Amino acid sequence: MPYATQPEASHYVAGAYIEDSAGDALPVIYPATGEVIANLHAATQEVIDRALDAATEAQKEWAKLSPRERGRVLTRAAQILRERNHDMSVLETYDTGKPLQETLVADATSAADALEYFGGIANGLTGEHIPLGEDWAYTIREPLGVCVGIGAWNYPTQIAAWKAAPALACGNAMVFKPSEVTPLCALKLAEILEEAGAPKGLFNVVQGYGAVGHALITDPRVAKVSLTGSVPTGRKVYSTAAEQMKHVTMELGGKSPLVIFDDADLDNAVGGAILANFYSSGQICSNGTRVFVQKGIKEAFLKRLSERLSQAIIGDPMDEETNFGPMVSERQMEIVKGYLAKGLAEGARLITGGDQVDRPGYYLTPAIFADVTDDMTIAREEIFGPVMAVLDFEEEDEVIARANDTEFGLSAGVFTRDISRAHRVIGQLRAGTCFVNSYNDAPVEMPFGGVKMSGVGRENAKAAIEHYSQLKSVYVRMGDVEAPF
Ligand SMILES: NC(=O)c1ccc[n+]([C@@H]2O[C@H](COP(=O)([O-])OP(=O)(O)OC[C@H]3O[C@@H](n4cnc5c(N)ncnc54)[C@H](O)[C@@H]3O)[C@@H](O)[C@H]2O)c1
Ligand SMILES: CCCCC=O
Repeated sequence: MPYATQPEASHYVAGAYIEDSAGDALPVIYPATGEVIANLHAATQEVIDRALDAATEAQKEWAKLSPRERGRVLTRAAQILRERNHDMSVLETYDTGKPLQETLVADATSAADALEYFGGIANGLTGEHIPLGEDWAYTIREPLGVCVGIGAWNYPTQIAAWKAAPALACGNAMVFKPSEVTPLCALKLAEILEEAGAPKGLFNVVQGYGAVGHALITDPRVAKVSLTGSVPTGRKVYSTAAEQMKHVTMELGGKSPLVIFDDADLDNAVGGAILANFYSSGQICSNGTRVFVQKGIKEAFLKRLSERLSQAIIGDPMDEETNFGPMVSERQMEIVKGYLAKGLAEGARLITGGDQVDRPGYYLTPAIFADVTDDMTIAREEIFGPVMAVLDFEEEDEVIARANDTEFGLSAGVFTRDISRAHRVIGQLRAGTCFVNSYNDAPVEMPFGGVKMSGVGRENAKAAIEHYSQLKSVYVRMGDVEAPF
């Protein structure tokens, strides 16, 4: 391996790498070859205790700093992360298999944006003054304490920073558990935060499977849990957190609609559908995997889409020409193959793709199904792979009702040249993060999150502050107290 993928140890706790080989084995596999590129261990209870103790201690000191001082640490971390973008991106490509062409621009960069954004607004996080005649009240914005972040495997650096940056800006500490599939990048973020001036123990990384996540969220030292993961995991984590009345943010899965009206610019709509289905080999939560195309342009849309798909460069993700990489794991590839088989069995028309590529690693070619109906499994369940389902529609009201007929509500998109229709339709789609004539843009200045089963709370933007802080209200009486007796 030309690049050092084996970290010094599995966990980063209280400012140092630590190991406990009694923990379950956690091998890291490079999805492009199937090779084991690092051997880690899941955290034992002793490691978890050390991380939570370190975070508890560090949080007390961190919260005493002025918000401006906290902000400066985050801003410095953003700068270091940008300087190391290339190395971080290579590591991320080893972790996830995503093409370097993508990781260079859409992961550590987004993490740096988050650190910079929350570093910048830290000193504006104030309470308010409430005049009440002679009396008055004020509010103080306080941190929650120790927050736990639990990550999915598709954007390991970004997910860690989207949680850490607002948490730390508000004066909290964090223990982060990356996905067991992609454990490497969060360790580097921990190193960078400390180099930028964060106290030891403020941001800790512990590795592990679901059991480690469970141990973290049931611990009374923890005030808040932010999960990025699937709906089934979200259900478990949310209900477990509720037992101790912990704060939660749930960033979960989706089956989002992308509605293309027949007046849309065809190439932009096709480009939007590609971004909504095949970036990161289709492994994006907000993907618009139900592509509703108005009947008038259906054939033209499918033709142009197939032409553009033939330009995908599938290959070595470290080659910057490659723009379509492997699935993250053999398991995920087998899940997607199962959905491809279901699509065919239930009568969808496979236009192209869905083949396993004859090379090592977990490669599937991008697949398009046409003539998909609302009741088919591939139109109802999140696949989390490169499988686009194209559904026909005729009328605006019809497509809105069908687009909303899902338990999910993460994202939605509309392509049309009629700007009134664009906003009218978006206004009726039940989704948390929407796009007009675009898809999957996620600037940190814009809140990100879902409704219905897709989640609770929001990441990014000022909205995230509400989920990492709480208000203390103070009533101040200026005169005498009038008691009844
Ligand atoms: N909304 C978003 O922002 C967003 C972003 C990325 C991915 N996702 C979703 O994530 C899913 C894919 O990721 P995944 O396969 O890693 O999801 P997953 O639900 O299998 O795992 C997510 C994380 O939860 C942990 N976990 C599992 N069981 C747990 C338990 N009982 N208690 C605590 N932690 C537990 C896992 O170890 C992992 O770190 C998809 O559904 C995707 O849509 C959502
Ligand atoms: C576009 C950002 C997506 C994060 C979820 O997978």
